[in-house]
Amino acid sequence: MKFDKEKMRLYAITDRHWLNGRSLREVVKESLDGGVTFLQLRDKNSDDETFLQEAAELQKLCRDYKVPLIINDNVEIALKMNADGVHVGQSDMEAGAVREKLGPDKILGVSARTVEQALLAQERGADYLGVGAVFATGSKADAAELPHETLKAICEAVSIPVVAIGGITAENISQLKGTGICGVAVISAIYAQNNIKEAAEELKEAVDKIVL
Ligand SMILES: Cc1ncc(COP(=O)(O)OP(=O)(O)O)c(N)n1
Ligand SMILES: Cc1nc(C(=O)O)sc1CCOP(=O)(O)O
Ligand SMILES: [Mg+2]
Repeated sequence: MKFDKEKMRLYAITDRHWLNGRSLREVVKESLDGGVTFLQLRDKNSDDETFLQEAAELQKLCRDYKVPLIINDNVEIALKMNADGVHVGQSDMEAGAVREKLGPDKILGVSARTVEQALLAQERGADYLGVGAVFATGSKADAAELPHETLKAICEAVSIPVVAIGGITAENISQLKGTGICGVAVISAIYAQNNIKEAAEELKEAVDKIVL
């Protein structure tokens, strides 16, 4: 699927921790029904076979909704299943090497916490940046909080879209107004909620108010 900045508004990231007996497909479908516009499969614990199975199921679903499916960390799996793209952090495979493997048409997302990292990622072929953690988060043990001034400085320095990530909720999202972000990436504000569809709808409404 071709990369479209408009699709970055509500970026949901999966987390099996919140399934409570439901299937990943079921919860992702609810979130897509609620207006999720971009999806990342993030599963640090499953073996490659399970991961591939999950990915194939989500790929079918995402295609029905015309939502890009991004694979966290694992470039080989993304290539094997012909995913729409990959997201890598600063401790994963280097962005330029990922771009070489992916070719020019797949979506490459890179995490950045400084202007320097952001500019380098852009130069090495990133299509978008994930910048955080903009609030305290319980979803990633090693995520450190980042001042909103740094988020704004990164948005001003690069020409590619930036999504904020980390501890974002429908209540605190308004604090990110004016930073220049194109959207928000969330786990718990959608998948830890009792009513996933309603949670996604509420977030989508909140993000539409702050993203131009
Ligand atoms: C959209 C988005 N932004 C940032 C991250 C974090 O990536 P990374 O730093 O590689 O950490 P892990 O997700 O791999 O734990 C992300 N996944 N998505
Ligand atoms: C996957 C991830 N990356 C982060 C970063 O700061 O790079 S924070 C994070 C977890 C986001 O989950 P929640 O929306 O539940 O806070
Ligand atoms: Mg990573």
